[in-house]
Amino acid sequence: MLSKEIQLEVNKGAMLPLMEEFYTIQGEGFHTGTAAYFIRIGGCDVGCHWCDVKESWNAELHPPTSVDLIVKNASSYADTVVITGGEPLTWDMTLLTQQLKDKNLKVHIETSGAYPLSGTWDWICLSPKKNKLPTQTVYDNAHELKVIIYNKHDFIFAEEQAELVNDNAILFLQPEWSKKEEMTPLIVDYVMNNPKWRVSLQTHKYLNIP
Ligand SMILES: C[S@@+](CC[C@H](N)C(=O)[O-])C[C@H]1O[C@@H](n2cnc3c(N)ncnc32)[C@H](O)[C@@H]1O
Ligand SMILES: Nc1nc2[nH]cc(C(=O)O)c2c(=O)[nH]1
Ligand code: SF4
Ligand SMILES: [Mg+2]
Repeated sequence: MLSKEIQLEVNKGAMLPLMEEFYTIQGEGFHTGTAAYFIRIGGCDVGCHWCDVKESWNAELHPPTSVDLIVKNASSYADTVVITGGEPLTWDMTLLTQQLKDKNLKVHIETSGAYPLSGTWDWICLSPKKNKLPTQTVYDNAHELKVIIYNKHDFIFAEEQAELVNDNAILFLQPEWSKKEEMTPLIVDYVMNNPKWRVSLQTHKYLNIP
């Protein structure tokens, strides 16, 4: 249990359960191949059975860390910071994103959209999940839609989500990692037949980097 004081700071978004921070190459989606500092915030109740960071789910396992300290660490690396998790929109992102922007950093988010949008973002990657659908604010503001393909039904889900996201969002299909041998060829065919979609791969896993 957190002390009352710390719980209040977390509620305000002045402290966040920090799981890890690392400087790497964005592996997925529109900004694939570009250097970025990743900040992974713990806490997620969406429950994707194939999630590749299940250790992030329980926020209590990750120490509440002041936004001041998180920003101080981030500002000495690349000019782009990616906030991920866990599900970052579990928390109020207002203070974190404002302070990162005050340091002239570009601020990106990886989100399932399961909670309403908070914070100021240069790039929003929405990866919707069937078990907890995105909120309208995230559909309206997403810059890219990245749907994970675990089975054939996920192509239908992807088309449904493309109808709901704003018209400017760039559309990606990304194979679920454990099903990539089976699903990647289907994605390739699908994109050739439906060229409004693009292929996204988890390139950092092929490169053996974080
Ligand atoms: C771990 S999630 C954290 C951010 C947020 N909770 C979300 O789901 O967007 C980061 C990205 O990894 C994707 N992802 C997670 N597990 C994956 C897997 N096994 N294969 C492919 N992509 C995966 C998610 O869909 C999301 O786009
Ligand atoms: N290199 C790298 N790129 C990523 N893009 C999204 C990631 C995430 O876990 O949110 C991720 C990640 O974990 N590593
Ligand atoms: S929403 Fe993101 S962090 Fe949460 S379980 Fe799904 S992939 Fe993992
Ligand atoms: Mg990842």
